[in-house]
Amino acid sequence: MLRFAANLTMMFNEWPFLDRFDAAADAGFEAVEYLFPYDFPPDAIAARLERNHLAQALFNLPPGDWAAGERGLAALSGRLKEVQKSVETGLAYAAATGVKRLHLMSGIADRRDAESVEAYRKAVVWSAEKLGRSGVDLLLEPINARNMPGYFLNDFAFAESLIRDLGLPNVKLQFDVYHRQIMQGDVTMALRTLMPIIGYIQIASVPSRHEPHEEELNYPFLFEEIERLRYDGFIGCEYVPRQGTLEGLGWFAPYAAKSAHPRGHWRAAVADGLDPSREGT
Ligand SMILES: O=C(O)[C@@H](O)C(=O)CO
Ligand SMILES: [Mg+2]
Repeated sequence: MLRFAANLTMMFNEWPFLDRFDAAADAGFEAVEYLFPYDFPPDAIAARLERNHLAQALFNLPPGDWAAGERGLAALSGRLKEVQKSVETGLAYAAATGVKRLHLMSGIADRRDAESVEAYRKAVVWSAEKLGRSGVDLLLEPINARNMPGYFLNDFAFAESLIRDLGLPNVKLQFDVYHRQIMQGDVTMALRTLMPIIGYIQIASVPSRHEPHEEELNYPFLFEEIERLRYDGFIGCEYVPRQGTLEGLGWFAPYAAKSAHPRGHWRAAVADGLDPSREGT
């Protein structure tokens, strides 16, 4: 069965960040992802997850100085100590949220530069080893150059050969269907070939990065394929709603877990004029 995680960086922006957890659960999501949790204390995030019975599917390790244009540090030679510090920070949030996979961003660097390739490899190996001791997977995500010009990890073939070559059991591919379609296409065949090393899948329409039922990709077909390939993780909904988050959730209705959700049940009971405390909720 397919299970979806709402991306709280892009979706539910009608609410302040912490309230997005409540809104996502009320809409029937069982899990959430976002880029970064670091502006909020780990406990505050853990409390929102817990009260909404949400799983934390994924977030990124700290990426360096985002406001100054940094997009990760892993491939930047001379920055390994900062990568190591970022992994420590990520682990503190992982302990609080229970997340089992963290994305290490490579940074803006030239993949033709041997020093950058070496720095990246070292950062991946060190981070994987460290996260592995806590049972956490390290994810590597190829990102297209239109969204992130100059990004080091902008090729699925490079990511695949590195992951296979390292052979570390907790280093996995973050397969963002949106990036794959823009960069290299052939999404179905790529899913089939890469499924053994895929640790996480994300979706959006192409080219506008809106709800998945729009534009050039046939997501009902891809969802069937993902199920057929026995992917059992969450699928991250990393899209910018075209008009409003709730208005755009028609595509998600068949997958929403609203009726099984305790807070959703509580709210439904209140709306029906029942006493929710007598409902055992
Ligand atoms: O696809 C993306 O943009 C994200 O998954 C990410 O982690 C970097 O922005
Ligand atoms: Mg992504």
